[in-house]
Amino acid sequence: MASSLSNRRPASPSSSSSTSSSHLSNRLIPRSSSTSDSSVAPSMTPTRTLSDSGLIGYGSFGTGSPVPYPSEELLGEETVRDSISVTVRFRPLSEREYQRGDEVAWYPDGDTLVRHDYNPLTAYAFDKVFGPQANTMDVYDVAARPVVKAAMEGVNGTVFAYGVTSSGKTHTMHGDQESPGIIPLAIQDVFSIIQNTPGREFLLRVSYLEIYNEVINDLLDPTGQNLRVREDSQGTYVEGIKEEVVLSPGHALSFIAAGEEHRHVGSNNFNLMSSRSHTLFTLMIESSATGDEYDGVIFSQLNLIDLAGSESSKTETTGLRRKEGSYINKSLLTLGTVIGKLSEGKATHIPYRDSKLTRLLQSSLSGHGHVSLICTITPASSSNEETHNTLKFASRAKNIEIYASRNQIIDEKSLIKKYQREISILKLELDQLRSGMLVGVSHEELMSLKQQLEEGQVKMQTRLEEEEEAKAALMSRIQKLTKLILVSTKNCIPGYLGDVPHSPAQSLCGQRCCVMTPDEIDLLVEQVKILAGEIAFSTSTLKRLVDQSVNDPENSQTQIHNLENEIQEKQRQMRALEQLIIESGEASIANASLVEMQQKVMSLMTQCNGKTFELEIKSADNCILQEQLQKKCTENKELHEKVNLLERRLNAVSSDKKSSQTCSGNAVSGEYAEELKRKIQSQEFENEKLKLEHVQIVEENSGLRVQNQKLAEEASYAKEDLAQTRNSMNGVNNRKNNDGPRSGRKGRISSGRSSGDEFESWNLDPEALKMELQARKQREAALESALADKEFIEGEYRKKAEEAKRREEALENDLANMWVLVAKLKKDNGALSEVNGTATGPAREIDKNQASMVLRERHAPRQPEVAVVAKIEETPKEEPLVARLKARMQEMKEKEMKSQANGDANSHICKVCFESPTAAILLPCLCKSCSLACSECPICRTKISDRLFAFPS
Ligand SMILES: Nc1ncnc2c1ncn2[C@@H]1O[C@H](COP(=O)(O)OP(=O)(O)OP(=O)(O)O)[C@@H](O)[C@H]1O
Repeated sequence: MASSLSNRRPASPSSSSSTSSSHLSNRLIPRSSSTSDSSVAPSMTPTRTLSDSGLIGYGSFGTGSPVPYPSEELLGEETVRDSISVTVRFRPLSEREYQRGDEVAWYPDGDTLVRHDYNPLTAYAFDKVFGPQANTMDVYDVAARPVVKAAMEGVNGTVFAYGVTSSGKTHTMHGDQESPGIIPLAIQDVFSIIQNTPGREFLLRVSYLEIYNEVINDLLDPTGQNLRVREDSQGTYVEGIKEEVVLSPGHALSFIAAGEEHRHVGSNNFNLMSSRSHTLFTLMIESSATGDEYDGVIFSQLNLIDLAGSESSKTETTGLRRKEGSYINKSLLTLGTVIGKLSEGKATHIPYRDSKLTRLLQSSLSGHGHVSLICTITPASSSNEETHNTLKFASRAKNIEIYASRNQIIDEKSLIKKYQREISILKLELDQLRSGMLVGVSHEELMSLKQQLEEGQVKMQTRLEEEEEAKAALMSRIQKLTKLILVSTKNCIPGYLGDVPHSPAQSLCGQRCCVMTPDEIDLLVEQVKILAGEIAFSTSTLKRLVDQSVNDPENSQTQIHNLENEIQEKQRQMRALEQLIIESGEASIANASLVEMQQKVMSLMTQCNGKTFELEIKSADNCILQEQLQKKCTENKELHEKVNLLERRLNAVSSDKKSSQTCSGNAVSGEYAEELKRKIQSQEFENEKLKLEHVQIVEENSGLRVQNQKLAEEASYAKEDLAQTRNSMNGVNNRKNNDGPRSGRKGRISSGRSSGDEFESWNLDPEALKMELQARKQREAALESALADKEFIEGEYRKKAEEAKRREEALENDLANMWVLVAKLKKDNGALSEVNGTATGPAREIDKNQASMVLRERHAPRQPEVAVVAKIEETPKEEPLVARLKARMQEMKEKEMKSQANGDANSHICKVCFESPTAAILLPCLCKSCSLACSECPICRTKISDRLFAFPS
């Protein structure tokens, strides 16, 4: 199955220079051996070896040599079996990381190893590791050039940069004016390969898209939003994506520049210009041998991908940025899972459909073309963990095998073929038209026609014009189509911009200007257009540099200067070419026949229309610029007014000062003025400082607020975790308790099994297991400390409960004593009644008092009892207690009466538990023969001694 990203198939015959993909029939003959189910990984044999030191090693660079062209081996059934090429690129520590006190945590150890600085046993081996000093050209030579070369020979290729945010992906893929990235270098390379491949024709198309928040947007066509991924027998493709035919490196770069304008970027605390979307730049290459060598058309795709960076919890984001970050992380996680599954080499289900990114990369990742992964990393210790994860991802990717093979179109319906056919038909028509004109019209007739024309016979004039128009239209169509097909211009006419003459007087062929053919002139016009595109691209870069120059004025100044020079040079070349065109036009006019002149006029008219259009656009731009200028002027004026006002104030202050100094003399006045000036300046300085401080405080404040919010969130997560773990622990404990001594073992076994399941779900990656184990240990420690806290609190509560129990006991004791007293009182009262008959009113009162007195005397040493009695007498608070006692007494009395009725004499009750309903049992006796009743209370097992009291019978 052939690989594809956007529209992986050759363009439709109906496509023009700017095309949109549609659902096409299968025109590719895939040479690769592929699985029928695209979501099933091909069986592979991982080549990874793990040494004792934990070093993961691989064989030599696995991209393999580029497929030779023409290669019998490839055009046959054979495919090249290889693995993904993995390159690591370190970036230097950034200024920010230095200031934060970051240290180097990972470093390149030689050409192929990345080693951990804190734990030197941890190291990873890759095809190639580039240190911070390496430039992008070095990276290109190793990681991309072979893929580009193979793509030009018909083998699909994908190069992508992966890494955490701010690790240098965009720097590597796009680069800047000083150091162009992989994409511009690949484009240059593609055109130089075309130059160096005589005998082949190429047709190049580009598309550029982004995946933003899981939505595919066309960066070349702002109206192409939320495009859909489709699948057909050839794989996945993006429906309706715009494709542009490109004619030169500048032309292609101008599309990228235009696309970049629409790409989503934003700032986070790691990167001011962080990519918020994944971008896929695709170059579709069609080529065929010319003339008799024709052997069919080969089609291939080159995908150059700049992924958005994964964001850790350290990336401070809010609102939209957080949402973007979670989409980015999710898709990268899916990419990691897909890579992980593919690297296992088992024929399992691969979740390509879980994200748009993996869906689009499906064909590439499933091994039908060269894949080169460039992992960008920062050595900083603060990104230690993230870097480690990137390295693990890269290691896994290294295990994926690929089966690169050349695609070939045999039904000859490719766009290039279609153009070629159209050209020959049109040429034929043109010939017929020419011969018709010459054969069908005799000289006399022509003369008479001319005469008639001169006499103003409109009819003939119209016919002639129509004929000419048709011819011109055919000519221009042929030229247009010819121009779209790129051929090596070596040893032909100088077709590339490097050959542009340095003075208008110098012709393309290095001589004084001579008459050029219309094709040559058209080529020049095309070059002028390309130069215009490049100038536009450079101007937009210049604009961006000017914006950035605020942060890095020194560096930017040189870049700006270079860019300005470049733009000037290109403008000069453009003028030279225009001059050449004009001169050639003039020369040709001098030699031209009437027909040719008319042709010339027509083409000039067309050019004129084009120019008029350009002029209109430029004047519209001009209007906008003028408006902006006007606005700036107004602002400037306002600023001037402010300056004047301030100056006036300053003068006023100086004159004040002068007048006050008249007394102390002129010399002093000068000093005073200076002093005042200094004061004003220092005041202004102070003001500025304060303003800056204010801004900083506001920023810090908002930062703290964000951190606060995050901490709160983390706390809530931690609480949830703790609750879950507690629940699970409770579950385990319950099981232990329920199952008895054996259940503990069972519990452990079952928990071991469940974690084993989890291990299985991590694909038994020892590193991942170790990490997870560590995380679990940390969680356990946190839980243990939480448990200790809880135990401490429980201890406190227990103490309090014991205290309360003691107090309760004391109270009960007191209550029991009360009972004794009450019984005593009752007894005394009974005795008195016997002596005095029925005492009533005051007599009872006296009795009570006497009873109290007796009690006090009898229980003098037992202070608490006295205190309780006193309390009962004095405090109304104790009334409920008294009421309770009374009620209890009543109850006892009834029971006593009952027991007496049953013949039970000498009933007793336990003093400790007499209040409980069960304690209401009257103990049968106090005799020595009954061991139980005589020794302890059957309910609370309290010793009898003084805790039992008897009810008087
Ligand atoms: N190899 C390098 N040498 C020097 N500077 C670098 C290098 N790589 C990256 N940088 C600088 O680091 C900063 C961040 O780089 P870049 O924007 O490329 O990161 P990124 O990985 O694309 O981030 P994001 O994922 O957030 O888009 C830029 O200022 C860039 O110039």
